[in-house]
Amino acid sequence: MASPGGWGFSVPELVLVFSGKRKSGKDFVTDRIQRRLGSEVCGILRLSGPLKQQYAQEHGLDLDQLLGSGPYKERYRADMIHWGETRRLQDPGFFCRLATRGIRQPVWVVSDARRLSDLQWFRSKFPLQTQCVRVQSSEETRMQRGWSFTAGVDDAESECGLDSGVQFDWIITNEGDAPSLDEQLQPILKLAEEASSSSSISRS
Ligand SMILES: Nc1ncnc2c1ncn2[C@@H]1O[C@H](COP(=O)(O)OP(=O)(O)O)[C@@H](O)[C@H]1O
Ligand SMILES: C[C@@](O)(CCOP(=O)(O)OP(=O)(O)O)CC(=O)O
Repeated sequence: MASPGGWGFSVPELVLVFSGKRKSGKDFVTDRIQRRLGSEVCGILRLSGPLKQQYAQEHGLDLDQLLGSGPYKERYRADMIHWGETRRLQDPGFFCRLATRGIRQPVWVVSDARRLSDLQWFRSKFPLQTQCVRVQSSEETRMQRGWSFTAGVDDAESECGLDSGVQFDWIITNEGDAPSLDEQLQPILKLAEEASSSSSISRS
């Protein structure tokens, strides 16, 4: 790993910034990447982590339930989006900075980018290391996973901010009839393995 970055993290060798619609499988895919690489090599960063923590604290809510995938989070989602947007307007890198604190692994996987400002923050801090990955699934598949259209959420920037204007480095199709995830993830895993081995060489 390279030398400390000065804001509580070490400089990463590779930053994979994931985005995708609700229930496209961002958590599923990023968890699989971490399992393949191991948690010593790969750290998962959730931009929504510090957002939920702060929101729960200010509103006297149950953080564990906001972090879970049940109906509690959905009850507060629209208001959390609005609350987070107010914070981002004042400081677009606010949640990115908090999410990167204390991350020590050489490969970072950001599981939930939603806005151009999220991508811009990582690209500007780590221009050589950042790669953007889109996870996509059909609406039919997302519905089978429990998604249904919610006005104020699915038509808001939180879900649509990266629908256009982004050149993704990788697109993963997370569907039953697509090539297997392992096959699609292979080049990304290879890149991550190369990055982490160069970090262990630079450490030794
Ligand atoms: N390839 C897959 N095979 C089986 N289940 C999947 C797959 N992708 C996603 N899922 C399931 O679909 C649901 C939504 O996936 P999740 O990763 O939480 O989506 P997101 O983080 O994009 O909202 C979860 O229950 C997850 O386990
Ligand atoms: C207010 C949010 O941060 C809530 C995100 O929660 P999750 O990241 O848990 O969401 P999904 O994986 O899509 O279900 C969205 C935002 O606009 O920042």
